[in-house]
Parts: sequence; C-alpha cells; structure tokens
Amino acid sequence: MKILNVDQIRSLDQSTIQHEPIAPINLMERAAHTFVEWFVDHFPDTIHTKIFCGLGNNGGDGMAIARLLLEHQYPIEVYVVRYAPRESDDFMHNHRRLKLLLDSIHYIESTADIPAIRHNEVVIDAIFGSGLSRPTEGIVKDTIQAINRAPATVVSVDIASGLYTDQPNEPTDVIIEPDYTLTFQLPKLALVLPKNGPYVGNWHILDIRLHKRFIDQAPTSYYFTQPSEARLLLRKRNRFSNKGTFGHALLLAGSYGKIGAAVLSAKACLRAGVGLLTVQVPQCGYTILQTVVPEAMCSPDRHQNILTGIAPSDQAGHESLDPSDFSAIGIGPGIGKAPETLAMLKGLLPSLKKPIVVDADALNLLAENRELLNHIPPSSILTPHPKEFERLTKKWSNDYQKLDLLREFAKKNKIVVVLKGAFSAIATPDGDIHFNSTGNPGLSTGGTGDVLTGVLTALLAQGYDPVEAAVLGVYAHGLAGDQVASQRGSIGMTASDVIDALRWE
Ligand SMILES: NC(=O)C1=CN([C@@H]2O[C@H](COP(=O)(O)OP(=O)(O)OC[C@H]3O[C@@H](n4cnc5c(N)ncnc54)[C@H](OP(=O)(O)O)[C@@H]3O)[C@@H](O)[C@H]2O)[C@@H](O)CC1
Ligand SMILES: Nc1ncnc2c1ncn2[C@@H]1O[C@H](COP(=O)(O)OP(=O)(O)O)[C@@H](O)[C@H]1O
Ligand SMILES: [K+]
Repeated sequence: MKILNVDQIRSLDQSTIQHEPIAPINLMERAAHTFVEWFVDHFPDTIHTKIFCGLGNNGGDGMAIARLLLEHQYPIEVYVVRYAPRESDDFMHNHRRLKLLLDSIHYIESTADIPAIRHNEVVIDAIFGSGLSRPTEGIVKDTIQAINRAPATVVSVDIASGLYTDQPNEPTDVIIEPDYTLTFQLPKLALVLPKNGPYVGNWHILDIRLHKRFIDQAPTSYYFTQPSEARLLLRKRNRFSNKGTFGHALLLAGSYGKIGAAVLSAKACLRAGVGLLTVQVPQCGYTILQTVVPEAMCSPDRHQNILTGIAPSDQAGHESLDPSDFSAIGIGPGIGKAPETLAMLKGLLPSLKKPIVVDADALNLLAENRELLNHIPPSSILTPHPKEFERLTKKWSNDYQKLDLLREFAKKNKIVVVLKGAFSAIATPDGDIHFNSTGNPGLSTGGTGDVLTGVLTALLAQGYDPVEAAVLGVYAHGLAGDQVASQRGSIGMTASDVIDALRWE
C-alpha cells in the first residue's frame, strides 16, 4: 500500500470528487460514517463522548461524526475551538445540520470555556487534520493541553491535531496524544515514525473508497506492507520438490557466551523453509548446536571461543567449506568483535558473489571498518537496529532525516537495509522504503533480531529476490510476534516463541 504526501492526498480528494463523481460534502459524510462504524464497534456501551472540532474539514468531520453518534444514542457534547474567524464550507454545512438536532453546541474562545474531562469519557479530536500548516498556538494549544492532561480515552480523526502528516514537528510543538488514530484511506508517514509514538497511539486505516486509479498512478517511494501484498510474495512449493530445491544456507554465528544467538538463527532459518543448513560456530558451540538443532549440520571453527574463518578445523577430518557452495550466507548473530573475527570478514567478503545477510556485530565491525562496505555483495541485506545504523552512518536530528540517511545509504551501497524497530523500514537499492505493518513491543527482547537473520537467510537461500525476501521475512517475523501476543500476551514473549509461531501461508 502506498504512503502519499499531503499534496497528493489533497489531489486524491479532488480526483475522487471529480471522477466518482461525489459531492465533497458526501465524501465527508462517507468518512464520518466509516469513523462511526469503527467507534460504535469499539465503544459499544454508548459512552459519554466529547467532540472537539476545529473550523476546517477535520472539524467538519467532527460535526458529522457528532450527528451520527447522536443517531446511535451516544450522549455527546460538542465543542468548537474558535481560533479564527472563518470556517470551511463543509464545516458550516455540518454545523447547521447538527444545530437542528442538538440543543447546544459549545464554543471555546478562552480557557474558561474548556470543559473538565472525566476518566469515563471518550474525547474525539477533530481540531486539525492534514491541513495543519503551523504550530498550534493560543486557545488551540490550551485546549490540546487540557485534553492531554485529562484521564479520558482520546480518538483522533485522521491524525492527531498538531501533528504534521509528512514533515517534522519541533520538540516544543503541542500535539494531541491520542489512544487511537483513525486515519482515512492511506497510512501517513507521520504514523510510522518512532518519535511520533505518543502522538499516534494505536492507529487504523479507514477505507473511504477514494479514487483507486489516482492512488495506483501516484508516484511515491514510501510503502506500507499489507497482508495481501506479503501473501503475494510467498512462493508455492512444487509437489516434486526435494531439499535441494530450497537451497543450502550457511550461518556464521555465535561466540563464547552467545551460542544462543547461533541456535536461534539456525532454528529460525529451518522454520523459514531452508532446504539444508550448515552453521559454523566456535568449537565451544559444537555440542550445543548438534544437540539442540539436530536438523542443521555444524562446522566447528578452528577457534574454541570465536569465529576466525570458514576454513575447516583440521581435526576430525571436516571437509573444507567453500562459500560458493552455499545459496545464501548469514553473518553476525552473537559473533563479537574480536580482531580474528574481523580478519575473517575481511577475508570472506571480497570472495562472495551472491547477496548475504549481515547482522549484529558483523554490522558493528563494518561500522568500524567502513572500507569493508565496498565488498558487500550487491543486493545484500543489512539488518541494523537504530543504534547499529547510527554507527554505520551518523546521528540524525529527526526521523525524517533518518529516512533520508537510510535511503542514501541503501542506494549508495546498492544494498537492502532493514532498519529494525516498530514499523521496521526496509530501504531498497532503488531508494524505495517499505514500512512493515506487523509486530508489537513483545518483540523488544533479546534474540528476536537473531531470529530475523535466520529467516532472511533462509529466504535468500530459497531464491527469493532480496527486496522481496526482506519485505516478506520482516512481515512474517512480525506476524509471528503478533500471533504469540494474541495467544499469551506480549509481555514475556521470547525469541523461541517467535520461531515456533512462524507460518508461511
Ligand atoms: N483527505 C481525504 O480524503 C478526506 C479528508 N477529510 C478531512 O479533511 C481534513 C483536512 O481538512 P482541511 O484541509 O480543511 O484541513 P484542517 O486540518 O481541517 O484545518 C485546516 C484549517 O486550519 C487552519 N490551520 C492550520 N494549522 C493551523 C494552526 N496551527 N493554527 C490555526 N489554524 C490552523 C488552516 O488555515 P490556513 O493554513 O489556511 O491558514 C485551515 O483553515 C482531513 O484531515 C480529514 O479529516 C474528509 O472529510 C474527507 C476525505
Ligand atoms: N516495538 C516493536 N514493535 C515491533 N517490532 C519490534 C519492536 N521492538 C523490536 N521489534 C523487532 O524485534 C527485532 C529486534 O531485533 P534486535 O534489536 O536486533 O534484537 P536482538 O538484540 O534480539 O537481536 C527486530 O526485528 C525489530 O523490528
Ligand atoms: K484530528
């Protein structure tokens, strides 16, 4: 699904109005209906609801929502924040209609007009939407602060009032902190950025049937992975397949005290459908790996505690490993940053021809030896969390700047970069950014990144295109987390739970 900018969203409105065709006021009515459908479903107990409206079309939505909630017997109070002398046409239309049904509409012109808000109420925030053009000031600011202080549940219409849709806010800006944002038709860039977490809450998309052809043709470099899109990437298995069909992956993982990282990646790699798996671990991990992941072959490093090279240990007659024998290689989970491990990377990277997966300390070694980036095979997948990404690049001053850095880094190095976190951002060598839609805070626990490395290595080994592997793998990893959360809650989720919940259907 595309993420469009404010100008495109405005044109999308116009295009819908022209091509459907539909009168603007009816489009607003449709938006309000869709909102109320969600609201009634979510708050079935006709809870007391205070609706705060601005004077533009977001306020117009609020007026229409108020009327529809009245029809559903909700006890409502409506407050118009009078910050300017002029209202939009569609606001005025809905204002007139509401006045016929409601004894009184309240107007907020000074702080004395701001009502007390109780905990057992819901607030609907319809002050500003995508038309926000400057920081909130004066009475709007006072009202927003009062709403934020109140113990009630807050639901924002389209986007929290005060939050820009696709540009950074200043830290001093006063913005609604909603529990829910119900946004119309398409996700907005502001909704997927970490710093905006408090101004977004749980957000949902409401389909208001805007002009599909316009959306299809609109240029963008931002996408949000939908379930149907992820499912389309999934390859069907041939009835006559054999284990050779699904590739042979090599994982280079683990060091003394971190063999668990190798175990988690290995198990996840198998659960993501790889045909054959070899794991190279330091010798201290050999027995562990052979015991807990019997499906994988294990190649012990010549070193007891760290990885030093993919040449075999000469004892026990192990066969020599040749990187080109593997359909995909994943490097990094738990490997540490010993000089010998760096030497292994330096020796290995220039010899590689196929895309690999690079994670964790392998990324930190790259950050400390940036010339190695030139030897990463094109289309490889790097999976930094924000701290690792900062080490690879530099500090950013806001999330929009971070996205620019991410895009440039992926383009310049011709690689796929998965910047992990809530709504992980996957940058492609072409400069597109795909935000993931699955996952939850339960995944914020040690080992889940190792699981992702195993998953992505397995998908590359099966021949998935690297961008598709990243989009699908990150989606499936998050979905597994969601599955665990729905069964046992998100607190206490473990990386092993996530592996067990991986599904490919
Ligand atoms: N997209 C869709 O598909 C659909 C969209 N719909 C709805 O329309 C909403 C967009 O409506 P909108 O364009 O009228 O903008 P909105 O946010 O209501 O306010 C703009 C007004 O506020 C003013 N203003 C701005 N910032 C200010 C500030 N800090 N302090 C004071 N004033 C400020 C601004 O003034 P100006 O910048 O012109 O000086 C202007 O007068 C959208 O979010 C959605 O809810 C649905 O109904 C149907 C389908
Ligand atoms: N709040 C969250 N919402 C969704 N996904 C999350 C959240 N926190 C972490 N994750 C996911 O969990 C994984 C954590 O990876 P990483 O930080 O490397 O952890 P580890 O140290 O366990 O390897 C990433 O895939 C990340 O996207
Ligand atoms: K709003």
